Amino acid sequence: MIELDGLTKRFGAKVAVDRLSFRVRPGMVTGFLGPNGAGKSTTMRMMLDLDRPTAGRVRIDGRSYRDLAEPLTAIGALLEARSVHGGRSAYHHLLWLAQSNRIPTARVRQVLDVVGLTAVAHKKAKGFSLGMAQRLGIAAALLGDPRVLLFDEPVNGLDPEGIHWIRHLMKRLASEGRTIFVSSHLMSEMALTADHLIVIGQGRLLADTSMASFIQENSRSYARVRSPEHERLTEVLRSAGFTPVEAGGGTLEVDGATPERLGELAAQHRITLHELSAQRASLEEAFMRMTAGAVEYHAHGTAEGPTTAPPGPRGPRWGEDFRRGGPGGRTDRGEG
Ligand SMILES: Nc1ncnc2c1ncn2[C@@H]1O[C@H](COP(=O)(O)OP(=O)(O)OP(=O)(O)O)[C@@H](O)[C@H]1O
Repeated sequence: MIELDGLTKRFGAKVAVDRLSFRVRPGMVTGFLGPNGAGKSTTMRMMLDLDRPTAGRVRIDGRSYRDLAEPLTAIGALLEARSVHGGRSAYHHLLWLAQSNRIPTARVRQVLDVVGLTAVAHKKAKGFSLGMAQRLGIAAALLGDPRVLLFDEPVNGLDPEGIHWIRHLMKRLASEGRTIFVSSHLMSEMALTADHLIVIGQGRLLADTSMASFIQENSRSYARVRSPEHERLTEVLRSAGFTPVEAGGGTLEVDGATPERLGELAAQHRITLHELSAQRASLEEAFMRMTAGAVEYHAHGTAEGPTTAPPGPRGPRWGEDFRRGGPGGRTDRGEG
């Protein structure tokens, strides 16, 4: 378990991390999300005592990092994959780390095997691709068989097979009862990997909730329906109080409608349907909607169009709603 209590970091006038309090629990993968500059890396650095908090504290399984005699056996981390001495081989890089934390030498071969680097164990790290460097960083994180693991952008530079491998590795480590805390900008990957999410914006907690609730609470739900009797269906939907929107290819999107209701309406009017499905937005859409007001670096009107969040549910913007709840933000755990 990782516990943050009022964790704050200022760099001069800049508040990078602002009174963060949350718990990262064992037995699941917890994703750490936030727009660029939100304070994710600074938070992770403070968890590892690489940055000193201005205020507040971090506990790793009940202890502060400084009280850990052999830290690699309590918490493993992948922060900067390239922070390896280029002249050292993968084997020797791991060997000195093992010796510095009184970890048996035999463990070096084991972790090289786990990450698939045995064949290049004696090659110098400076010749490694980014993907190989990521794997070496993961080997270092696993070296002390720690109960807590932090991964900052672990799939950076990995090919699809590597991404698949790290996803399953993280899930396996979590199923062994370990605490897994991972940041990534790849939303589709995060959606497949994390069970729980911590979301921050401008250093503050925006959400501490399960993946399913996060998507449900931050996305619009609607139904898609398609019929060869397009005009008649549109009319029936309108007279039932819905506002169908053309979605191309003869498909209609109907906000706030369930497939059950639309199916019954169509049956009542003996309208044939070729498609009827419930739709939910992706994690990416939910994330963009929630953090729309907390993005520090906006691109305006790129070739792909403006980088605003997709149209949201009616009412106040979700990020604003959460921030109005105060620095503790919103939580479904009754804490934070
Ligand atoms: N050593 C430093 N000195 C001054 N400002 C810093 C320092 N480190 C980070 N910051 C600032 O603190 C804020 C948080 O940065 P941080 O790198 O933690 O964000 P992040 O969420 O990890 O961003 P990204 O997703 O882009 O990696 C940013 O505004 C950054 O410019």
